[in-house]
Amino acid sequence: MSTTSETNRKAPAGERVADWADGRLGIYSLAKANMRKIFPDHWSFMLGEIALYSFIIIILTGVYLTLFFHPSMNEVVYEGTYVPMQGIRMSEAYASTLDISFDVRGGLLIRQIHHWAALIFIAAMLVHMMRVFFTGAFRKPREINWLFGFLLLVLGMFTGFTGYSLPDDLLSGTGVRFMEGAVLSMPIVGTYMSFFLFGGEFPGGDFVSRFYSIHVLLLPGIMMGLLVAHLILVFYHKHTQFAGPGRTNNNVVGMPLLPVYMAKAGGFFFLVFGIISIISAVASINPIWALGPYRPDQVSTGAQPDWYMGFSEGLIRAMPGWEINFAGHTLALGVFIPLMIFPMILAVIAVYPFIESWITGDKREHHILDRPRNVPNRTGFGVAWLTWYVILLIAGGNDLVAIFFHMSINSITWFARIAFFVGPVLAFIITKRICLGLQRRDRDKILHGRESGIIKRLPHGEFVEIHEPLSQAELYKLTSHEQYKPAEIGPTVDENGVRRKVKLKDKLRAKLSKGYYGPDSYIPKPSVEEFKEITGGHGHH
Ligand code: HEM
Ligand code: HEM
Repeated sequence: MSTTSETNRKAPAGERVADWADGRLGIYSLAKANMRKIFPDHWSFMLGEIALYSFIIIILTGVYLTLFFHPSMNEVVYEGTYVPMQGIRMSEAYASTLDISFDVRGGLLIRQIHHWAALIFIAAMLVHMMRVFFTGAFRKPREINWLFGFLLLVLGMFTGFTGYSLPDDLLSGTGVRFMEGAVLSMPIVGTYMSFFLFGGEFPGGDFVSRFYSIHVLLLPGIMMGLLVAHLILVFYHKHTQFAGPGRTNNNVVGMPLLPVYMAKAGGFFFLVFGIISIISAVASINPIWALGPYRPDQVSTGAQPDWYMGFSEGLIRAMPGWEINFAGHTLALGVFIPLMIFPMILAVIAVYPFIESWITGDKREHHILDRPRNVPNRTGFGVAWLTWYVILLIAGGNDLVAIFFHMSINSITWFARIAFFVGPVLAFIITKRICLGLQRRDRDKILHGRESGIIKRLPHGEFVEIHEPLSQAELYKLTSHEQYKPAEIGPTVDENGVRRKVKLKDKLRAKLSKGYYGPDSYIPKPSVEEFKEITGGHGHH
């Protein structure tokens, strides 16, 4: 009978596997809710993906390296295939990194991929962070995710530092010595901290094994947890989108996760992997055999940290070597002050979302992104921060700049000292002006259309340029943003004419808010009347 044959019919294999898994994991409802999740499209949303894929590549290659790397400072005599080092005493860590480079199959390539991926990972994070910053994607409800991201950036920098300290060659040893100097500069606790960290007098016999567990377990473990939380929150909040027709603060317009986004993301992973592999195959990075093993009585004058740590080096190089000697103790301000400024420069950007929402008093949710030009103060602030960062990078590489451009290293150091204070201010002012200029151009475009480049001669001899009207979609894009009003203190006298006491905090906030959203910070959007008057309601001249 038909009913019996229908009950006996076996479901397709895929369905049975899905059924089996659903019965145990309850994934059906999870998948149903998320497989068709919509992601908006924009090239800048790929930056977070580059960070994600390079992190995966780092983990894959890192696991391979752990198979051959010996995190030990026991002394051995090198007997590997790299002839110039044969017979030299060195730590097991260094010897095993030489082995990875010369004797392990594919070892050098994997080392280089690990290192290049680390450089690209942190660069991608920084650019991704700037994308989020300049578009205001950190606003409510994404402030916590901004903080998660920020922690990822800082932990990534330290994971990189502990990583390139592992091979125990002269370069990495010089970097660790630099760090020890910074720790020692801390008043009162510095010496104890250094002894604690290195298990005795520097360099001791422990730091490679300690850095190793921090590098392969502790920091990546925390980062993994943060990353999962970061991505869950991206899912939960839904991705932001740029303004456009049909896009509102209450919807998301884009492609579904499955199959479109997954296919794109999968392909993009291999693209990132491929490009990093090509770079690693052709561009040498950290050739640890060039300088030999680390010896505390030697320093490499050519020592440069990886780029993301360069700004800490810059702080120290730019700072005058001040010292205070008191009762037999030395306070090395030349190192201690930069050590204090280092976290501050990072923290300034970390807490920005909270400062902005306090100044503007804006507690609403935002899912539509800002165009950076429409928020000139924020954009100016971001460029000022970046300028700071770049000036310190230049200061950190002052020797390289001096050699390359045949300049005096003292002039570069003085340039960095002055630019440290002046550069960000100039950057802020210039960026703000550019943003206002772009806003003015947008206003012109709305009212007069786009310049077509076609010059027409009128019957009476006059030449005019034809302006093409913008499409409705473009008009919407250029006008949909809100021009905020500054947060006001409100009336200072109540209905009975009695003066109200205004807190200093509120006064400060009103002042800052006026600076932020006041008349100097935007070019008014054309009103509907203006638009109709100029275009005759048809959108053209
Ligand atoms: C391990 C490092 C990181 C990874 C793998 C990562 C990954 C991602 C991905 C894949 C997205 C969605 C796509 C996109 O908008 O690009 C995203 C969004 C986001 N990320 Fe990250 N991120 C990292 C670090 C950071 C950092 C350093 C920050 C900022 C300090 C940050 C803040 C955010 C925010 C606020 C969003 C939501 C953006 C929106 O909806 O427009 N992330 N992240
Ligand atoms: C954000 C994560 C990470 C970053 C930024 C990072 C970065 C680095 C860097 C720059 C080096 C120096 C490479 C060289 O030129 O020799 C290194 C070494 C190393 N890393 Fe990582 N790494 C990360 C995660 C991991 C993980 C998860 C593992 C293991 C599971 C790992 C295992 C190793 C090992 C064994 C070495 C020493 C071998 C060598 O120097 O070639 N790393 N890491």
